[in-house]
Amino acid sequence: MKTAIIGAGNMGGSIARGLAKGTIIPANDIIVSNPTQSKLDVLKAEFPALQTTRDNQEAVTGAELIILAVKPWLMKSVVSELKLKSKQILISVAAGIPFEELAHYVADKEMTMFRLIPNTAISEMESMTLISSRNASKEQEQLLLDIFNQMGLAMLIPEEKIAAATAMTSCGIAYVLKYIQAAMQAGIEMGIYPKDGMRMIAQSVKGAAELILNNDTHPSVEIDKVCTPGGITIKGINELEHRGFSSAIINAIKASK
Ligand SMILES: NC(=O)C1=CN([C@@H]2O[C@H](COP(=O)(O)OP(=O)(O)OC[C@H]3O[C@@H](n4cnc5c(N)ncnc54)[C@H](OP(=O)(O)O)[C@@H]3O)[C@@H](O)[C@H]2O)C=CC1
Ligand SMILES: O=C(O)[C@@H]1CCC=N1
Repeated sequence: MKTAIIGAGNMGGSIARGLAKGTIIPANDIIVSNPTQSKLDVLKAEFPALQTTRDNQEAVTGAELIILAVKPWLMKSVVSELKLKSKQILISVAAGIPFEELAHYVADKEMTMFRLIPNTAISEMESMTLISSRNASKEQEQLLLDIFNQMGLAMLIPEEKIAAATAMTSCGIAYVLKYIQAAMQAGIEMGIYPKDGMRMIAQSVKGAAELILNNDTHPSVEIDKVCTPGGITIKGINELEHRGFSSAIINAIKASK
């Protein structure tokens, strides 16, 4: 299945790498387009079978899937310049650009489109990827789920929920990293070297995520298991609540929507 990726930045580059590592689309069926040649050279050095170009039209000609991974404010000019065929499938990674707006940029307003919101962990094949569809068949939706489940966990959701879910996942990964950074600062004050602290905390965060993802459980249940009555964890948990931790997270996610 010929696939074009327009934009080889954080998202486009990582999606290209993930696709090339996956089993659904052979690497030599993938073509990546980007203005800066050096980004293409890096990709080509890692995956020699990938095709690269600086010409967006060359990339999309003959492609079945077209993944648009440029900044939101470039989407209009980039898409409008492409000569697209009705049967091609357009996949936009741009946060905040609804289908209604994308449809204005293409000749066939009824063409199949997807909105795709990964997070930066896609480079580690550990993305939470949100997918919304418009004029897509069940088979096309399943294809997208199969492709992006190989790069972490993919979920199909209605477009009206995508902004909220983006705040929780694509923005949310930065909040989790903020927790890691803050916990490292506490460790440094208590004499733990940053490089050691970073690994300790990252593994703790990974462990917390695995508990939730691998078991039919709930954060409250897992927190209860850690908090010994009269013990030390509950002192920290209560301090977090006195300082408005839950409230800060709720407000941050709502602010990012
Ligand atoms: N970063 C994130 O966590 C997430 C980002 N997104 C969305 O992904 C999209 C891309 O973001 P991100 O990857 O972070 O941004 P980057 O700036 O890292 O990548 C954008 C890429 O687009 C390239 N580009 C610029 N102009 C053109 C053009 N005319 N034709 C082809 N390529 C072009 C840039 O190339 P050059 O540098 O050579 O100019 C750059 O490599 C955005 O729309 C964003 O909303 C969605 C979810 C999460
Ligand atoms: O901050 C942003 O706008 C992008 C979209 C989601 C994550 N990063």
